[in-house]
Amino acid sequence: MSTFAHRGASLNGRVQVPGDKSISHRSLIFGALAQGVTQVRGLLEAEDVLHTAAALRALGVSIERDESADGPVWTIEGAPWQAPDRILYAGNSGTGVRLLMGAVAGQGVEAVFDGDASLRKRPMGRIIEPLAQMGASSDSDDGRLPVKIAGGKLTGMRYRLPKPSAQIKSAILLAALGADGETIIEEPVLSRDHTERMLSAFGAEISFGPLEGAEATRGRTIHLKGGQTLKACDITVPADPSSAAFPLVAALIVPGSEVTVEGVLMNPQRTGLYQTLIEMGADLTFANERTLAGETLADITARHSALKGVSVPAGRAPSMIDEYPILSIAAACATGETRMEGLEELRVKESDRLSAVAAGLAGNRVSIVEGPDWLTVTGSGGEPLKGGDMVSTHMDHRIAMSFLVMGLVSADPVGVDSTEMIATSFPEFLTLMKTLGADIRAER
Ligand SMILES: O=C(O)C1=C[C@@H](OP(=O)(O)O)[C@@H](O)[C@H](O)C1
Ligand SMILES: C=C(OP(=O)(O)O)C(=O)O
Repeated sequence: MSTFAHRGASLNGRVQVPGDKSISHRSLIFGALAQGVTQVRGLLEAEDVLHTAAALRALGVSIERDESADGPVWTIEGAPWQAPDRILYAGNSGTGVRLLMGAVAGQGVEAVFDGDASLRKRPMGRIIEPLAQMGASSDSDDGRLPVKIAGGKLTGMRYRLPKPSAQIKSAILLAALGADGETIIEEPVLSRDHTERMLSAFGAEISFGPLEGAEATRGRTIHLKGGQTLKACDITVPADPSSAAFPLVAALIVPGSEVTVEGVLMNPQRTGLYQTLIEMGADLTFANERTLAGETLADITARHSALKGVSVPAGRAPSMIDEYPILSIAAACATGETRMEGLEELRVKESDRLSAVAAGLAGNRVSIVEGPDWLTVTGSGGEPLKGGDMVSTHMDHRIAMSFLVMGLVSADPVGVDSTEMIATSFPEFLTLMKTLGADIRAER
């Protein structure tokens, strides 16, 4: 069964999208490492995060879910981690497996990690190598899953991040918590900082310093002493800006639409898409700004807009790394050319997203040029797109959601070969889009 999105009425409404995926993984892992009981509200109950919860249970941590008047509450009782009696299976989740590898190394236990066919293709050397420098041993076939990590007596280190990856940074910080001495991470280009914020919230002492020379303006150093005890801390997870992007971009490109998504996380390392859309001329408003657990939230309203092509600098990539597929759909509707640079990391996500996006756009008769780490898209100038193709999602949730949004403005319906993987990050996506008025149907 394939799923098709058809051009139809405008999209209208005020909705909530699920909790932020990055913060959800981390709140479970931090709760599991902390002394005391952590309660989490607004957790993203999607497959990726549920795999992290199951892995933590296998490591000996008690995690319960209860219903309350204001939604589910997850209760985590921190405990010393024990070697699991089974393989820790992370499903499709790079964040889950990489952060857990770092934490397992720091807790001095031994565990084997595995994942689905997509995760087995993704590089794990970027985690195994720094952990080895700290003293953890590992076993893998060419840096791919399955990977065995054996923690032990780890030693703090000074480490320069080879790429702006929050997953690498977080794995090292989680390992560093269990190491002797201080770990200093040099971060030449900033990436999402949820781990750093959560370390402070859970009572760890973490400090930051400047880098030298030209890097002083863009980067920083992170300092964390080993052997610190985390103290339980309740968390309310804000709405995920990476999920909010789909209904909001849909509203920008479908004529007559106005959609509000409530309580979206506005962490500056996550808002690159919104900055880019504003540069493209999007009518986006940010209302009711407030602070929750150290993060800024806002209700974002998108109204149908005449978009224009822009150049998106490589330096912005870390703050919108998961949003390029949906930005490419906005670009296909804009006037003129949009050029996106610094996209090499897209090749090692759930699929090779650069080639999946390029193929999906070309198949739907949008003019594109794909480079090794860049993409240009020539937009339709606000005219309906041609559509008509069945897009190969490569079982990648963000590719599936992006091309379904594309179908809403295409003369011929756009199909996707599978919607199953959407459950890894945004299980409510299809229902939510239909509530807003989208015509999306499963068809034979
Ligand atoms: O730390 C995180 O929660 C994430 C970091 C990013 O990956 P990289 O660290 O590989 O850039 C992002 O793509 C992923 O969806 C979530
Ligand atoms: C890249 C993503 O996730 P992960 O790396 O956790 O698999 C994503 O959600 O787009």
